[in-house]
Amino acid sequence: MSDALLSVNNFSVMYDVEPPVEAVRNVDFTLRRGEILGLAGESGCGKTTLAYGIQRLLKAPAVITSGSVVFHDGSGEDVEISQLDVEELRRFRWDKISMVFQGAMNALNPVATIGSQLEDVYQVHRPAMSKSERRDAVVELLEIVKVGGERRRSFPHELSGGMRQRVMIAMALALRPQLMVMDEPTTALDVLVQREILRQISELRHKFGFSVIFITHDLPLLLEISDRIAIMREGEIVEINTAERIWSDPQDDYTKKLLSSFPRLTGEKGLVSR
Ligand SMILES: Nc1ncnc2c1ncn2[C@@H]1O[C@H](COP(=O)(O)OP(=O)(O)OP(=O)(O)O)[C@@H](O)[C@H]1O
Repeated sequence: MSDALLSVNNFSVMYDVEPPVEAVRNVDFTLRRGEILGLAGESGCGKTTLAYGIQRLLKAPAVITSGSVVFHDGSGEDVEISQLDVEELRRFRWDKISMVFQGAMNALNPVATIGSQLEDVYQVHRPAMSKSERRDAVVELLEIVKVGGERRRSFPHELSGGMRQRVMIAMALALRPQLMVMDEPTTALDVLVQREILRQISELRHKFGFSVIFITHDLPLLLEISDRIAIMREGEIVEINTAERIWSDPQDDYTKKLLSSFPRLTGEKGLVSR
């Protein structure tokens, strides 16, 4: 099996507005199997556009103007994502790639138990599963993310923000995707809860072998959790390297500037172990 999970080549996205915005410009990178790749850069540099673009989640006025995104499936098949039709893409997004959105924990349905919301994922995407199989799978998922299976009967408002975010991670894990894209998944949480969830994401990807693209403004956080970091500026990746090298030996002037804008980076690195 190849070491690469995703190959992104010469990928560009424009917002067709007046004047046009070249949000992502000629981006190249390879995501390895099982790695956490952090995407860092100032607000508006194109992180979200890139992450959505590779999954073809963008809507007009966004236009993909160049490039290819190839998913090297665990089965050995290479899939050019742009070649998938609407239905194939919908299945692909849940089965192979899942996404945890910014503020996702507020997207849970307030009048349905979290167990029933997780079961819905199986009902739609694994219609052959029986009711008891679905329930067992949900209990297992809730155990995996350390919410606890007994919480399946809880409603979202009965859980803390951190717990709700874990439920969203459970949902993203439900079909055992090979790639999880996380857009500011812990921003709304307090620092301790955030750390605990990050530690868990790191453990889970070792356990299940999925890769993660992790987007945040918070470079110190990325340095802790990522294997490699891509630094974006004005739509381009200006530097991509291991978290250690980005931290100890940044090459690009912009990376240096970004690092110096976080005073806490001058101290010890944090405690999340990769
Ligand atoms: N629907 C849109 N129409 C026009 N321009 C857009 C649209 N969405 C985003 N942009 C522009 O594209 C550029 C990249 O935006 P994007 O949201 O991808 O950046 P980002 O790095 O994810 O920012 P943030 O960290 O604030 O989410 C920005 O200049 C933004 O203003």
